[in-house]
Amino acid sequence: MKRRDLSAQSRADLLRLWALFQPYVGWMLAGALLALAAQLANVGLLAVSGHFIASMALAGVAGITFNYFTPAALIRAFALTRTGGRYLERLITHEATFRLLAQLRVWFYERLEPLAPARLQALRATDLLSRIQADIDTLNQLYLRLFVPVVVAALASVAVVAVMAIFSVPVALGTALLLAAAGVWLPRWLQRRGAAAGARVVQARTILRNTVADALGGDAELRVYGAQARWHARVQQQSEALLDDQRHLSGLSGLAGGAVGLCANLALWWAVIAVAPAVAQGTIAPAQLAMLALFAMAAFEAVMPLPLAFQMLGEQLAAARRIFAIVDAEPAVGSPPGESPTPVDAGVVFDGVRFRYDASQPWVLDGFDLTLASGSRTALVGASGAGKSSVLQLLARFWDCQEGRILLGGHPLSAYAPDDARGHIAVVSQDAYLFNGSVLDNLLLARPDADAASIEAACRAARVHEVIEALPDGYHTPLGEAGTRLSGGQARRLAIARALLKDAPILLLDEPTEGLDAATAGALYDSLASAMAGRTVLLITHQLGPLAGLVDEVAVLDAGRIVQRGSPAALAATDGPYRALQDLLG
Ligand SMILES: Nc1ncnc2c1ncn2[C@@H]1O[C@H](COP(=O)(O)OP(=O)(O)OP(=O)(O)O)[C@@H](O)[C@H]1O
Repeated sequence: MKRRDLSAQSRADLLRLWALFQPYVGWMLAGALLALAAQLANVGLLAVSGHFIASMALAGVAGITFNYFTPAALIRAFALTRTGGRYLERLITHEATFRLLAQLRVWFYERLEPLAPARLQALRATDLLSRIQADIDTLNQLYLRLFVPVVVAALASVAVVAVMAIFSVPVALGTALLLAAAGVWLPRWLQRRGAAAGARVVQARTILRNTVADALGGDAELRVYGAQARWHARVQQQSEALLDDQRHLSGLSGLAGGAVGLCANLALWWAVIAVAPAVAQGTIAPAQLAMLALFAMAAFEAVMPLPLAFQMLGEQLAAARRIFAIVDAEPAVGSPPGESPTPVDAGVVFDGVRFRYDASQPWVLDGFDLTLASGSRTALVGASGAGKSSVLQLLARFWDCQEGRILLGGHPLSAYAPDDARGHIAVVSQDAYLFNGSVLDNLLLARPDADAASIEAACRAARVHEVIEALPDGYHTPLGEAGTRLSGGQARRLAIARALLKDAPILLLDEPTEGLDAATAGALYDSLASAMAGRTVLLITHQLGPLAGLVDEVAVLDAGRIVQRGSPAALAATDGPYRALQDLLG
């Protein structure tokens, strides 16, 4: 029962893959047909050569003349077809492979993108990378290693057996049986034996890649804590587990190669044994014996790749399932069918919002109400884990709330397509990512068509223009991986400039000064003040000191709801949650 379910699943996965390959069916068939032509030419070449050599020898022994023009011409024709066919086949199949690969990668990335970040948080970057690269590569092999060999083997076997039957039905029947054993039974046996190990190999490769990535990324920590030897042992253990399965698979493929060779030799001997009496009786010419024997043996070259192809099917199906598991995930936020509404202003309303990341977890926001009037500046404060960043996650439509409603510009947030909602929002966070490009590349991310004047204006407002000018290549200076060329404060100011360049009416600031020393944070507040002007601002911070001059209102969040609101001065003067928080945060 279990096995039947498994193969039904495999068939469904294969059909799904086939549907993906549809646009390239023409290329794929052309490649397979050229491979078939080369294969048949090879069989023909061996058979005619056998016939030719035997005839020549016999003619020499008997001292009779022999017309060697026809077989010699045939041999030349087969040899040319085989060489030309193989060349063209490689050309076409590789072209088809590259096209498929490009299409599969784009197809996967298009489906991946709407899942970020909510549905991808459980997956590590290395795991995703290995799905994009190694799993897609493995899938792509399906065409070269499975589709082409199966088509070639099936058609070549039928053709060879049919031609053979013209000369000797018993030889044709025996060869057909042995071809079926080598091309059908053996691959199926191998597929069953290799399926589990194949799936484990895909899994083990990812685990090993993650461990090595951790070892490289956390090298300093491993050294400081003297954990290198333990980590090394873990890499070794995972590597050995992978090798065990790979060894098992190579053992199977070696066995299969030997078994196909054995079938080919049995076919040759069967041809000799079956035809020898007819040769003795004079009903079949002796040269035809050599031709049939070599013909039978050569036919097995077509089925030679099949056992390995089916053995690899386990690996390929495991890769397909890993890809489909991501592709089939529902995005955390739905896209409404029609056009997104036009906001009437830059106001935001949270009304009775309840939200949690997972149904098994407690509510993160529980009856959360907050109104941000258009153009107002509000700080959201609260203890660590109170749910402040989750408010921003909802507003940026990375997640949807389960109960209550959120309005953006007078319309429900859920009526906006996620990208359209984000179009009205700029975000500066403590971990704003800087890409491994130039300063300019990082700025243009916010507005690709921005002109030099507006770029400079945004950088001046964020107090980062002078810093950039002092870099060796100014705005064209490469920033290095994750912006390593800049200090924490400079990187944060560049992120503010990027947000300013976007020129969105709503600005979300998630702990923009976190991790900076007091002097740098103070300078950054100057940049922030200009970024805030004329916008609806929601600032999340643990630093309550500078709030007085920066925002109109402070909202205190505790256990998922607002417990106090008021101007910074009024709250500081009242005995309540804000004062308690001041004491807590120092
Ligand atoms: N992506 C996530 N998946 C599951 N749970 C999450 C996720 N992000 C946050 N949480 C949980 O939601 C709760 C609120 O987290 P949130 O980051 O919103 O708090 P915060 O007030 O911003 O905290 P901090 O001040 O420490 O940044 C925490 O219990 C946290 O563990």
